Amino acid sequence: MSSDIILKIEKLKVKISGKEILKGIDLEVPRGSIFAIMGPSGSGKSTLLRAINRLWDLYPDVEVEGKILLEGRDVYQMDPHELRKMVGMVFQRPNPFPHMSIFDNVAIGPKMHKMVKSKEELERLVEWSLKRAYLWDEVKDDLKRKAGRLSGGQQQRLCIARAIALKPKVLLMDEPTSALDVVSTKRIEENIVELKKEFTVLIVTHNPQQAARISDYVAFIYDGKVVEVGPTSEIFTRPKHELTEKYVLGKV
Ligand SMILES: Nc1ncnc2c1ncn2[C@@H]1O[C@H](COP(=O)(O)OP(=O)(O)OP(=O)(O)O)[C@@H](O)[C@H]1O
Repeated sequence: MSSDIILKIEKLKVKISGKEILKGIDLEVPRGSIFAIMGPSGSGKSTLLRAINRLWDLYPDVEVEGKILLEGRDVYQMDPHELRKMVGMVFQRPNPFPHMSIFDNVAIGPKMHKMVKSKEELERLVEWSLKRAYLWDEVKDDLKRKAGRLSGGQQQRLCIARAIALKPKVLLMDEPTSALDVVSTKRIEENIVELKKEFTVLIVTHNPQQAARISDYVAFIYDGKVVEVGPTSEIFTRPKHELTEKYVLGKV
């Protein structure tokens, strides 16, 4: 496998209660890119993201078939604890631990994974993460404040800080701005673009404009299949499939 491909998905099928939701997905995600997965509601975008970090493991009625290789390693053969560290996830709705402090929300992961040896190292890592999530300036004077008291946009940036504190190989984002207003959305989009200097970002969006604004590559998913995948500029200016063209123009 080319070392420039950090994540490779082969013939991925997911069945939920016997119904095939993903019908054979093949994708290659280049390292250091923002890779958008776009498609209409119900096309299987979230199902795909959840298969990558094995969130379906605990659902007895969900079957996952095919291969997902992260840095060449089959994620389904990995220790789940190790996988949690390698793959960060940010969900649609901000989900910080509301009763924990801002500091502890970010610190808990590195502590659990024994990433730091001293209090000072932990403080540096928390600061580093909050700066990368563009939240540091707003919270640095009161890191003991409860996370639940932050605004929605701040909470989502805290969730980004919490995810990147583990220095994951890949950051999965499932419609991270869909619950936010325009200003918060813009901030988070700018943040995601900055993050690709250090991380590979796989972002699900049902908003083609968002994919066009921030991604380098895009896969258009429809009814559990990849209709088209390629550099974002090509998909938006010269789509090969009629369905992609319709979707990009907002007609699907
Ligand atoms: N836990 C579940 N149990 C049963 N069906 C599910 C479950 N999760 C997803 N599905 C079904 O799988 C299909 C794909 O859903 P998924 O959430 O992956 O789509 P999506 O493209 O992310 O949509 P949206 O943009 O609306 O979030 C839908 O038909 C949905 O009803």
